[in-house]
Amino acid sequence: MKKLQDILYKVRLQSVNGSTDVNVNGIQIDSRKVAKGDVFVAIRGEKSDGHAFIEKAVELGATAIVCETMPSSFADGVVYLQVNNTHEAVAYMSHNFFDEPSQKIKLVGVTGTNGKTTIATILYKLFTELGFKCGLVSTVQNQVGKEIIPATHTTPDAVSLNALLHQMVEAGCSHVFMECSSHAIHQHRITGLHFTGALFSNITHDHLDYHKTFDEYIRVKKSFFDGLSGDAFAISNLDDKRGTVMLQNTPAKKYYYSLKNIADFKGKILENALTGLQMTINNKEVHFRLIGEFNAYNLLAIYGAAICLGENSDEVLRVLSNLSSAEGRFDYMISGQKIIGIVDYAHTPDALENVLATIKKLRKGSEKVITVVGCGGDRDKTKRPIMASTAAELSDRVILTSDNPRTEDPQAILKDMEEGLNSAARRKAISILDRKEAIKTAVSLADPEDIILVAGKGHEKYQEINGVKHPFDDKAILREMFELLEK
Ligand SMILES: CC(=O)N[C@H]1[C@@H](OP(=O)(O)OP(=O)(O)OC[C@H]2O[C@@H](n3ccc(=O)[nH]c3=O)[C@H](O)[C@@H]2O)O[C@H](CO)[C@@H](O)[C@@H]1O[C@H](C)C(=O)N[C@@H](C)C(=O)N[C@H](CCC(=O)O)C(=O)O
Ligand SMILES: Nc1ncnc2c1ncn2[C@@H]1O[C@H](COP(=O)(O)OP(=O)(O)OP(=O)(O)O)[C@@H](O)[C@H]1O
Ligand SMILES: N[C@H](CCC[C@H](N)C(=O)O)C(=O)O
Ligand SMILES: [Mg+2]
Repeated sequence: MKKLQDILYKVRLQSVNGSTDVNVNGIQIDSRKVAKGDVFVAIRGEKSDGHAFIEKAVELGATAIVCETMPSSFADGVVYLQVNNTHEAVAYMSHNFFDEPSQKIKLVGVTGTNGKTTIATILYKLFTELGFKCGLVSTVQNQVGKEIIPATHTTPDAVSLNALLHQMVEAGCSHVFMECSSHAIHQHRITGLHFTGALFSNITHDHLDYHKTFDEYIRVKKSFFDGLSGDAFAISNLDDKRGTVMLQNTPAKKYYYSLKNIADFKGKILENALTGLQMTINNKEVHFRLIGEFNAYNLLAIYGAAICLGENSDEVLRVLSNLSSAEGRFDYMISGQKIIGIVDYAHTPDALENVLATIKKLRKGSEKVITVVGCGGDRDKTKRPIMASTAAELSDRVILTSDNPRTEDPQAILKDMEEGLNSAARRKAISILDRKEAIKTAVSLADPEDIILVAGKGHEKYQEINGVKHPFDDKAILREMFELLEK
């Protein structure tokens, strides 16, 4: 329990109705979760406006309301605080309520279109192996030391996030590695947190449904670096077109990694094979179990962060060379008939292109590449035709299928994808709506040594249709189809 007046540090109050000398049990942004003694913060969202639920929150026992527009009447015994931006206010209040957890840990944030989960997860594994108790906040799962806490978002809302960081502090974690999605930055989910360091992977086409323009998407990601403190480190990808712009205005100490230019953390690929990457990092030669050029970039970002966090470079490279990637990222298996199956979370045009380019480079001869791919519903529609054409261009056969249709008609999503196919691509492509059937068909089309890529869902264990998550696991289904071949 805390006093309301004690959790308002940094909150820009416009007006107050009532006394802030009251006890607060918890903070809620969803009226349906309000319990007696809570503060309810009204947020204007994409779908609804939290201000419409202020009365409901009061009925459920809220002792304080934080809003952008004061209601026309006030309930007795309830304090009303008006602020300019409730998204920002709830972030500061949550940080204060949970005793400023980010000040008590080394918090490293990772942003970029692709690679966040890979980088954050491997940093978590690396620092755990180096002997530290660590926290992880990621798309796949959150972790407090070895304890796994299911993730609902890539970056949780400010209240849940600060509660989670508090739990990490209580459990004795010294380092926390966290993905910072562009939605989270834009919605102030990470506002008020003190970052020891921040990493940028890359920025390519995604989420234009939400950010509207690519420039706005860049601006949002950059604002994360602009907001760092002077004692933090910021590490960026020099080979990405926006790599330097990202750090242009940051007060943090700047570092760059690169495969192509002179940089603080300079890598060179010596060999890129299915068995892993042989490369040099700052002139030290190491073999890694991760596959593909894009993972060479991820490894450089990870190495850079470890050095900035004060670890010994030989020790870091020794541990890093034994680590595997995050679940569902270039996850591969081989059937009894020697067909190679790869499950990968590529759900953007750039990720798909990188994964397929990597597969092409790994081929020894004329093996066919068969890609199964779909696009998510209620998300950026403009990436659909591009993903279909990329898949067709870089594969011998393509099976377009369903991903998470969410509230959209899956057939309409398929149609959007098909529009990206030119006549040559159409000859390589078939559409099979049922994802399990699509995977089965890919397996039936494959000969020994051929490579099947199942893209888009990676670690996901469900298919979301109309608000219901039906059990679905690309890896399990691919394995099942491989086993059927043996019978
Ligand atoms: C588009 C988006 O980001 N939406 C997020 C946003 O919800 P919203 O603004 O749409 O909320 P809303 O439904 O309009 O409601 C507004 C407010 O009214 C409240 N409310 C609503 C109903 C009610 O009865 N009572 C009530 O109080 C809601 O709790 C909310 O506070 O804020 C919510 C609380 O933080 C999030 O759960 C929600 O994530 C939705 C579920 C989502 O799908 N988000 C995805 C796009 C997302 O965030 N993805 C990124 C990763 C993207 C990447 O790959 O990079 C992530 O970080 O996970
Ligand atoms: N550095 C990289 N550059 C380009 N593509 C990458 C990179 N790292 C991974 N990928 C590709 O992107 C996919 C997603 O990777 P990852 O899950 O690490 O990204 P993410 O940024 O966490 O994604 P999300 O936005 O969904 O959280 C991988 O499965 C791989 O295909
Ligand atoms: N974090 C990503 C996940 C995309 C995964 C893909 N399977 C889909 O459903 O589109 C997003 O919210 O856009
Ligand atoms: Mg992620």
